[in-house]
Amino acid sequence: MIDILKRTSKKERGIAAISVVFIIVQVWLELKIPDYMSEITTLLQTEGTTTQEIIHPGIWMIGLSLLSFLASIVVGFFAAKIAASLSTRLRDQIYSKIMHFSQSEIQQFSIPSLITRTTNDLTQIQLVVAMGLQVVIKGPITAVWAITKIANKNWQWTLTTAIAVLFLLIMLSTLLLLVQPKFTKVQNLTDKLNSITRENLSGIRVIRAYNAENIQSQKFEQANEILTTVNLFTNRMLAIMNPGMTIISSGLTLAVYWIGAYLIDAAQLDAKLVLFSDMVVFTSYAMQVVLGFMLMTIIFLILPRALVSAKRITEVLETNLSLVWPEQSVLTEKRGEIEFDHVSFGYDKSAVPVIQDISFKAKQGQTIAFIGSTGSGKSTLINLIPRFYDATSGGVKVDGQNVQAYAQDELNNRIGFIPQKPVLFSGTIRSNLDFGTSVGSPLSDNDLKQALTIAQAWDFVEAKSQKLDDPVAQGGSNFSGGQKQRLAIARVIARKPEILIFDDSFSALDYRTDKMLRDALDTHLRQTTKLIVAQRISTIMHADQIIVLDEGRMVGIGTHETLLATNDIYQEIAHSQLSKEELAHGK
Ligand SMILES: Nc1ncnc2c1ncn2[C@@H]1O[C@H](COP(=O)(O)OP(=O)(O)OP(=O)(O)O)[C@@H](O)[C@H]1O
Repeated sequence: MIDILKRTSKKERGIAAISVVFIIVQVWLELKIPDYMSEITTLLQTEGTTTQEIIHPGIWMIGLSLLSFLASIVVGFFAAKIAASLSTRLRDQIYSKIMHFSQSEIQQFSIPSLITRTTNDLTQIQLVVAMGLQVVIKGPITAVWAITKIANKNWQWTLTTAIAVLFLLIMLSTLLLLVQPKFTKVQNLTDKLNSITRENLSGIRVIRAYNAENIQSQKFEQANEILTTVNLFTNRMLAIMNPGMTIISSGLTLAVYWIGAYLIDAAQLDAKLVLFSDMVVFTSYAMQVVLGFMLMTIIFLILPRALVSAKRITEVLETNLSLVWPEQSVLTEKRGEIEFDHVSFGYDKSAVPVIQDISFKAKQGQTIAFIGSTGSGKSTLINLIPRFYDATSGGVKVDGQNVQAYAQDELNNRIGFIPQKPVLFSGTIRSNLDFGTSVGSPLSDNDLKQALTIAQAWDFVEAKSQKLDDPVAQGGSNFSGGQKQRLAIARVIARKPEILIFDDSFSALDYRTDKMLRDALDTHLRQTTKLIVAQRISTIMHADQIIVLDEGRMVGIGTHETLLATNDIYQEIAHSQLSKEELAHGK
C-alpha cells in the first residue's frame, strides 16, 4: 500500500494536507457542541431563564453543526478528488506497463487477472483512499480529543466508557480476524471467475457443438458459488458490526445515566444540577470517543482488501521486463539477412529446451521454410526473430546485428510477422491495412491495393460496396478465416518489410489461392526474404532451403529434392501428403 501511496502526486498530497486541516476544524466544531448543550441544560434547570437566553446557545449549536457539516462535505469532495486522480494515473501506469509486457509476462499473470487488476483491484484502492482520508485521520483525532475532554470528569463514568471501548475493540478485532483471510481469497476467486467466463465466451461455438453447455456451466457455477459463499460470509460478518456498535453505544449511554442517577441521588442539593449537566455533556463526549474508535476500525475493514489489491497492482507495476529494448539501434545496411547461431530456447528455463542448437542463414530474397510435426518448435523458433521471446543461448541476427541491439520500431520495420491466427481490429479495411506506423506511413490507396493484390485479397475487397472503407467488425468476425488471413498478409506486405515471416499463415487458404499467393510473392517481392512455417509440403516444396525440425532439433536442411532423397522425416511427411507423381513434378 505504501508503494501505491508513494505514487501520489505533490498536488494530491497538498490536497490531503488541506483536508487534514478541515478534519481538525470539523472535530473541533463537533466537540464544541456539547458545551452549548451543557449551557442549555443548566439554563433549563435555572429558575427565571427566558426563552431568549436559551435561543442564543441554541443558535450557536445549529451554526456549529452546519459548519461541521460543510467541513465534512469539503473533506469528502477532496478525498474523492484524490482517489479519482490517483486511480486514473495508476490505471494509465498499469496499462502502459502491460503494453510493454512480453508474451512470458502476459502468460505469467494471465489476461483475466490483468483485467481484474486494472479494474476491480483499482476500485478497492480508490475506495480506501476516498474513505481512508476521512476515517483514518478523523478517527484518532476525535477519539483522543474527546478523551481529553472527559479525562478529569467523574471516574465511574470514565471507567464505563473505557469498558465500552474495550468491548468495541474485542468485537471489531474478532470480526477482523475472521474476515481478513477471506478478502485475499475473494480477489483470487474473481480472477478465476473472469478466466472461466472468458474461456466460455471465446469457446462458445465449440461448447455448443459438443453439447458441453452443462459441463461448462457447472464449472462457472462452481466458481460462482465459491465466490458467493466467501462474499456472503464476509458480508454477514460485517452485518453484525452495525447492530453490535449500536448495542455498545446505547449500553454506554444507559450505563452513564444509570450511574448518574445514583450519583445525583447521593449528591447535595446544590451539586445535583451541576452533576446532571455534566452527565449530559459526558454522554455526548463518550459517544464521540466511541465514534472515534469506530472510525479507526472501519479502516481495518476496508484496508485488508485494499492491501491485497495494492499488492496485486504493485506486482504488475514492478515486474521486471524480460525484454529490454535499446532506445537507439546501431543501424546496419538493410540486406534482409537472418542468421541463427547455435540458438536454444525454453519457455521454462529449468526444463528441457523447446528448441535446441539451431543454426542456419537466410540471404536476401531467399525463401526458407520450416516443417516438422506439431509441437516440434517451428512457431517458437520464428517467434525469436521479432523478439516475442529472447533466445536462452546463442544469437539471432538480422542483417548481421543481434536482434537485441535493435530499437523496437526499427526491428518491427524490418520484419513483417504474420501470426498463425490473424488479428483484425474493428474499423475499416483501410484502418486495418494502414495500421500503426511504418517507414511508408501513411500508406496511399495504391500501396494498399498493391498489397491486397499480392495477398490475393483485392477480389473480395473490390466486391465490397465501400471497397477499402468497408467496415471490419471486432476481431474481423464479418470475414471468413481465409479472408482474414489474406487481409493480415496484405497488412504486412503494405509495410514493405525486408523480411516476411509467415507462421502457418496459409493454413486457411485453399490450394489454388495458396499457390497464387506464393507465385505473387515470388514475382512482386523478389528481394524480400521469406520465412514460411507450414504443414503442407506443397506450400514449401519450392523454397530455397527447407529446415526439418523434430522435437526442437534441426534434423535436416536442404532443398525439396535433397531432403526427399536423404531425410527420413521429410520423406515421411511428404509421402503422407502427396503422391509420387506430385512430389516428382511439384504442385
Ligand atoms: N507459451 C508457451 N509456454 C510454454 N510452452 C509452450 C508455449 N508455446 C509452445 N510451447 C511448447 O513448445 C513446444 C513447441 O511448440 P510450437 O508452438 O513452437 O510448435 P509448432 O511446431 O509450431 O507446432 P504447431 O505446428 O502445432 O503449431 C510444444 O511442446 C509446446 O507445448
